[in-house]
Amino acid sequence: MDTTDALVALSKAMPKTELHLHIEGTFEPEQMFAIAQRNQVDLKYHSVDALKAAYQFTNLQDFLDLYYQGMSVLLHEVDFYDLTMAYLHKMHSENVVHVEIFFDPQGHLSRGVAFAEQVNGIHRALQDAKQQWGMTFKLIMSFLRHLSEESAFETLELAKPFLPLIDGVGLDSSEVGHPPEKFLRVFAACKQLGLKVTAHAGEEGPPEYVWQAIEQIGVDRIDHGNRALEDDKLIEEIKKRNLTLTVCPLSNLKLCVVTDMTEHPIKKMLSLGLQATVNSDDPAYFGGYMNDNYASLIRQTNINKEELLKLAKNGITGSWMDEETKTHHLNQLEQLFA
Ligand code: HPA
Ligand SMILES: [Zn+2]
Repeated sequence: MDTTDALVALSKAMPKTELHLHIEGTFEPEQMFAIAQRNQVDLKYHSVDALKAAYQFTNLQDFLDLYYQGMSVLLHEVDFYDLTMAYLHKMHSENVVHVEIFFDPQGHLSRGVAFAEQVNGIHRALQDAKQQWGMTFKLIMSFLRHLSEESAFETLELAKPFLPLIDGVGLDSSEVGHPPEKFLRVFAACKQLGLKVTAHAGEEGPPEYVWQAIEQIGVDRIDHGNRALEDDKLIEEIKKRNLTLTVCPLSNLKLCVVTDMTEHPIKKMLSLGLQATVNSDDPAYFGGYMNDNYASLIRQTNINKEELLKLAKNGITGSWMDEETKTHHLNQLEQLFA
């Protein structure tokens, strides 16, 4: 086996975390059609192949248009359960030991699907995975940034009876034109409630949006963060605050955030001392789950064994799991890489 193949094998075997994953982005076309049929909902595309052929994106908005269409077949608690369970089965088979997943309540509330149907279905699957395999989890409710702050506040009100099931809040959807500062007050309210806070920033939006996420929102983590590399002071600030970046290589490629995987900046992030992690974002749409993201990086950016170990460790230290569990997984990693 040459070194690259050996590293890919190691990346498959190592215990992994997923810190940036939209559950609605795990909707595989086959399952989408099955649930559409079960719910008697019409999809715009008439076959799995026709739908897959549409997965050609030139930017984030191209993808989002399809993503919202796809999720429109989710109506009942069992749909959210089945979607989440299918994803968790895959992650278990890939040695993922801990997941922190986003869901987009407003993407479902707008279609008349109650908050309870969504959160109960997703959470029940997460609990079942924990019971069956010991896979730990956090659940993050994400606000849609193309909607108003008022709508985010309404969503927070609806979420209040379910806060014991929710660990954090995020900010996603169309980035440019919707800076973090638009949601200042609602994030402050979330923090008051004891929720962790993260935000997509610097995927397509400028470094200024990453500054706002850090200084105005006070995020615990940054989702993507690619464009932070354009600003040296910002890089220093992220390091000073020890903030983890949840980087998504195949997503970056599919949404043209990078033009080619050989140009992906994750190696540079590591060399600058940034806490980069590897994540899959919307794997059903972007052509790969956790192991595919690692394999793609290993094969095309020449990351070495030391860098691979650092990425895996960052995924553990940057997660919101308890300290004891972190230590356990870090020890496992050290042993595997020794
Ligand atoms: O990658 C993403 N960026 C912004 N919003 C999203 N919603 C799902 N995936 C994404
Ligand atoms: Zn995302």
